Amino acid sequence: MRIEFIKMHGLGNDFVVLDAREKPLPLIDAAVASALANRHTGIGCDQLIVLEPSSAADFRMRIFNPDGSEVEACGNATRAVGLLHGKPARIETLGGILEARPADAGISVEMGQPRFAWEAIPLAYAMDTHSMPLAWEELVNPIAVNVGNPHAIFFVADPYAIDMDRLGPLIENDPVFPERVNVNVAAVTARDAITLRVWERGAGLTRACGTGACATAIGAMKRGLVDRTVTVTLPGGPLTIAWREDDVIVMSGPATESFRGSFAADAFGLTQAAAGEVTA
Ligand SMILES: N[C@@H](CCC[C@H](N)C(=O)O)C(=O)O
Repeated sequence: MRIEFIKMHGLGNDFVVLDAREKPLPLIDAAVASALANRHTGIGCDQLIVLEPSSAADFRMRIFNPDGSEVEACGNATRAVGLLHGKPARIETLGGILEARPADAGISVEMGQPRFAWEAIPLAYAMDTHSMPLAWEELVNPIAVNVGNPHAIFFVADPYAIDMDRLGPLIENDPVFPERVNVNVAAVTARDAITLRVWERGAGLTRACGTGACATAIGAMKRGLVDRTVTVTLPGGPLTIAWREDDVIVMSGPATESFRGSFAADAFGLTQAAAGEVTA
């Protein structure tokens, strides 16, 4: 049995998309997700995205990091599946229901409302999330924001001077973040401009992170560093983030379909045991 996939990206943050909205797929678990995401022995991607039917929205989007962890939100992938859907869509995720629609800048997504309470990030114990009293070498006093998934944002002079390969995993896996954390290092360059790099939970350094751009923009707005609409420039390119008066974050930016292909299901331990029964 062969399974079709669509390779997509948002500013170079790349995805393998499996579309099971019309036809069920064999069970996708952590091991399968990790194998498919492997850039040497699999197809290769920053996140595996599985689309399924939903009783609460137009469809459900499941998000897997290359380490196999299934997570709540993926901003760039939400734009990608919005492009795939081709019309306005309500998308169910573990982080809530999001709305994606075609826009002048590509795809615009309502990413929900940010959360700031220590329990909502989450943190392991009570703490001021506006300026956490913690430091990891030169990275100090982050602001913590949950935008469906957890982010720690450090404002620095030059994000490209930070050794993210060393400090990223140290912070990602610190016990103060019981569900781990996405690590953002950002410089505010104007009232409407931020430069950002992201070490992603379960994925490492990526060329772009949509939820990172949202969390960083909100963090900068909360600290009074930028206005309520800002361009966040990542290594892969820019995203526009607005924080609406109703507290909803709106992210706008490009999404791209790279190519389509298929793979042999049993090459990744996926077999269709019998009609309707699946094993992985
Ligand atoms: N690249 C995504 C974020 C994917 C999930 C993240 N690594 C997490 O574990 O929370 C984005 O564009 O937001």
